[in-house]
Amino acid sequence: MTDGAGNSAGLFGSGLGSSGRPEDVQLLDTTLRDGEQAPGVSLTPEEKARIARALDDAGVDVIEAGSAVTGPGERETISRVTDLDLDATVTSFARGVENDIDLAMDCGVDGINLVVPASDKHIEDKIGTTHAENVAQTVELVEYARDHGLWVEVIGEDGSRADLDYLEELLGAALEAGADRVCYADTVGHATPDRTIEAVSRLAALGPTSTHTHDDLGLAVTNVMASLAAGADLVHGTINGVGERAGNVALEEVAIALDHGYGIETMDLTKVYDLAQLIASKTGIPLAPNKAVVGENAFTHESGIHTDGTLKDESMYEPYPPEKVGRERRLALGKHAGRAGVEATLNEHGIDVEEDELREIVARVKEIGERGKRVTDADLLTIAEDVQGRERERRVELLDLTAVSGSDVPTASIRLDVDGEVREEAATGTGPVDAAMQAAEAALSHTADAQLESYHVDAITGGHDAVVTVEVEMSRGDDHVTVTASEADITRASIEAMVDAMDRLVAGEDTVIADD
Ligand SMILES: CC(=O)SCCNC(=O)CCNC(=O)[C@H](O)C(C)(C)COP(=O)(O)OP(=O)(O)OC[C@H]1O[C@@H](n2cnc3c(N)ncnc32)[C@H](O)[C@@H]1OP(=O)(O)O
Repeated sequence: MTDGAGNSAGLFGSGLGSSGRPEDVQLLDTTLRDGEQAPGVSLTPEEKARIARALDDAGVDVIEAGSAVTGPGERETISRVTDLDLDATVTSFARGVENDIDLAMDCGVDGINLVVPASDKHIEDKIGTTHAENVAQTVELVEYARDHGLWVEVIGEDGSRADLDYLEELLGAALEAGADRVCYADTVGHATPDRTIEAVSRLAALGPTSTHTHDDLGLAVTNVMASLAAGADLVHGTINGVGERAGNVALEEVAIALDHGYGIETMDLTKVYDLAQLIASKTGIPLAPNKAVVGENAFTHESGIHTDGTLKDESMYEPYPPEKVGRERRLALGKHAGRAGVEATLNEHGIDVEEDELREIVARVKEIGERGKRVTDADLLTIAEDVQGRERERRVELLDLTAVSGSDVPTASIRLDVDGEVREEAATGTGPVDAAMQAAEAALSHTADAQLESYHVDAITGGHDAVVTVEVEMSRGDDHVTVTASEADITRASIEAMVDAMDRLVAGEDTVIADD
């Protein structure tokens, strides 16, 4: 059976959604626990609460809010999440220690992810116990947690390297003791899909089974799919795949793979891009541009053949439409550009060109691209003006800029020429760039209603005297424009780019930019 686009509905010869395999897959998000274990990441209570609410809005089934045993700060944070009264089940990580369960309960959680050692290494060398004692202790703790009304998932830590007979004995005992479910954990991201199928199918025969995978071999998503094919029905993961070492499986990748490949709905996919950006900004771990689903380039087409094909049929070079995951398609220009893409971009800016002009513009775009530079809208428009012999009539020009930062509040003042009228404004901000941006926005008047969509800084040369390039993307209504400016002074480069973008956005309009 195929999905109409050639994907087989069977997975690893078995088949998700076929008899005996789960059609209803649940997601457990551990961004706030395993994700926060990524080196250097520490989320404030406010941040965790905001993330938890966003995860809940997106329809995640279980939120592991942290490890209560970590300390009082973490407990306050978990309590903030439990106070939100979310639809999702909220849990805390707990070691195989009664006190960890007590501390989790103090935070008001609905349940615990009870982690007990499963491999010889973890039982003997880490905990220093025996296999039999470990089973007995696990049973005791499950009974204790269940007696206190908790939802209990027992995770066999390092399960992928455990003896599978023992893993079955340990987690089977946990289920018999009343655990709601057990979890196969590929704690160090070591397993192959074959190993995963072997282990998970044995556990799934015992009772409800979750899967927890890491990406050390780049197999995290594959191993989730293998787990589901083997009978698991709940997936642990984190947004953007943040987590220990190479990270956990990225939940948004699992969600789209299940939806696209197997028609299995898990979370509200239209929310994943906002979630991804929230997590990137709060963890300080940026998204790789080529990251699946949420990377900047995931729906951007630069090469001529792809751009041309996309303009003829939007699905030509995309597996699924960007809107499905809350995104928009973008066409970019560079070394690989072709006529179709360049003409479409010019048309977007209201510019029509003759065939010979287009040929010349494409050649110049490629020239800039070959120098390894991104070709912005402003570059393209400047080339087009030159090729068509048009004079650019500027409506907005930077006359003067002063920015002061030091021990006091950063302040900036700006003088602009707007439609022949000199406007002066001053503002304060979190830093000199912010202050200058605020002053420029005020001078351009808020009625101009332009939005700063993105702002990137690159140091072209190394060292403290580096020239920086600032790239901004601004929008006004449906119009978008990208502009770069390079200067030794980052504040000046930022303002030049912003003012230039604004000028491009209002070019050709009759309306006056009102002074409010
Ligand atoms: C698979 C995972 O992601 S594991 C989750 C990792 N998360 C964390 O570590 C949460 C943050 N950790 C912490 O705040 C601290 O490590 C604490 C509070 C848990 C413990 O701190 P300390 O008492 O100082 O112990 P320390 O961190 O040095 O060592 C960990 C202890 O936990 C024990 N432990 C580890 N895993 C387990 C387990 N599954 N069940 C029971 N005990 C465990 C270790 O044996 C060790 O105990 P020991 O000191 O008696 O040998």
